[in-house]
Amino acid sequence: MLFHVTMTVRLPADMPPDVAADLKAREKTLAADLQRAGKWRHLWRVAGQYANVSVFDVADNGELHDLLIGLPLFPYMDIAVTPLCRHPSSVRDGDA
Ligand SMILES: O=C(O)CC1=CCC(=O)O1
Repeated sequence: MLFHVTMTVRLPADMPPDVAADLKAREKTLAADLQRAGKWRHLWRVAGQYANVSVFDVADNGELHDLLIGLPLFPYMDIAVTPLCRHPSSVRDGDA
């Protein structure tokens, strides 16, 4: 199943820089692993915002939930999830 996910990062202004840097580094490593595994299909920066638009390819809602709550930045993100399905006019094969 494909899900469109918007993540807006809101780090507390008083978070120590080393703590923020560690969170971001761990987020980057996990995001890379999930992209290589084919679970995190797209990862785009929203221009002008500390936010991303992503597409996840996971088995079901539960897998997406587990994946999202496992992200190091999860406690500091507003997340909006939109389930996707194939558009009847899409010329692409499958769910690519
Ligand atoms: O910077 C972000 O949008 C949050 C994030 C997701 C994956 C990553 O490396 O950072």
